[in-house]
Amino acid sequence: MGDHLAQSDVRPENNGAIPALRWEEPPEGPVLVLLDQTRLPHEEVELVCTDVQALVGAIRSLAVRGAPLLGLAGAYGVALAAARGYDVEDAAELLARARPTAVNLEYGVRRAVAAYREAGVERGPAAVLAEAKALHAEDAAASTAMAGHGAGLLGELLPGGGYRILTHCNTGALVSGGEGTALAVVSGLHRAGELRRLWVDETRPLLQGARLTAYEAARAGMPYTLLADTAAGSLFAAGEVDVVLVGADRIAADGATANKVGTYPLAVLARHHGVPFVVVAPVTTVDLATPDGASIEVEQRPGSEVTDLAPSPLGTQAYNPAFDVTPPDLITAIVTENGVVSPVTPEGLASICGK
Ligand SMILES: CSC[C@H]1O[C@H](OP(=O)(O)O)[C@H](O)[C@@H]1O
Repeated sequence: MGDHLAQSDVRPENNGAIPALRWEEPPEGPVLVLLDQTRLPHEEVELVCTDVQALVGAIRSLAVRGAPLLGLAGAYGVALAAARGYDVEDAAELLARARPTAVNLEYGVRRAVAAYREAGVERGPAAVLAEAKALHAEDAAASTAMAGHGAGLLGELLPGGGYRILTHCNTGALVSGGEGTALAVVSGLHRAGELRRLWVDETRPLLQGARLTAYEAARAGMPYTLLADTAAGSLFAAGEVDVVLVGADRIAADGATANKVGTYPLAVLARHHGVPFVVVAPVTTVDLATPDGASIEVEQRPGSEVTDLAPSPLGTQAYNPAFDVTPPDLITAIVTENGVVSPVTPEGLASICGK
């Protein structure tokens, strides 16, 4: 990743709360500034992307990650290409293909390119930047709305508050223009004094839970406990989990949901133990053009992400899917900014998407 960015592009640590992504227009030309999530939680380092290749590298290395944020990165990436006079269509192609599973990435790129084409070459750069900023604002508003709908759903499912919530991967402000998706619900409940415990799956192999959710939970002062992914089963068995809240990268038309690998086993455990399993995602994550879970392309990542973590003997082969797919019958509800789908049906999903 470093070879994409000159050292001058890597800013020193910053003590303030820094957004996951922001657009800046210094005298030398517009840039996209990313909080490098591969360096968290111990280093807050910003990457300054001056071209699309650097941004694609940041997406592939997960320096910038998380479905809604990938949508913003895609849209701002097109704006960066337009502002710097690169070929916008080529840039869009590169960005949309950077990671295959999160539908938000191609959605953000497509929306930005459409704005550029409609405005024409002269007004294109300004129009595409305006569209990226509009998507940014929409995502922030979606986070707030999902937090409200999620709190309402839990109030119906589990009256009385004091929730013990298990979550997987990272779904907070680091994946969003706002407070995130599932973790936005948790943050709202915490502020309302209704969060008794947040169980945080470490989420191997890239440890988004141990590194990123723990980082966000600690900054928010939440009562959180980290656990090995394989320890979740014994928590359910001990009756320590009231509800599972997770995010999503792509929700198919039948409600099958792709999310970080390790999500599907949680859904099975939740069903076995009679615990609600809730997906929280904006409608930009729903892909009605993908009919079912079998049609979702699951990103296969380098085996080295697993073997280097171990460390395993040289030459060890590893199976490393970045996501798995949970069937709709194991999902209690899908919470979006437009409301809640429960039970999860094709009709309910189409309706919540306004189709
Ligand atoms: C709600 S977006 C967060 C979503 O994205 C994560 O994947 P990755 O860290 O590989 O970008 C994970 O699936 C989260 O649920």
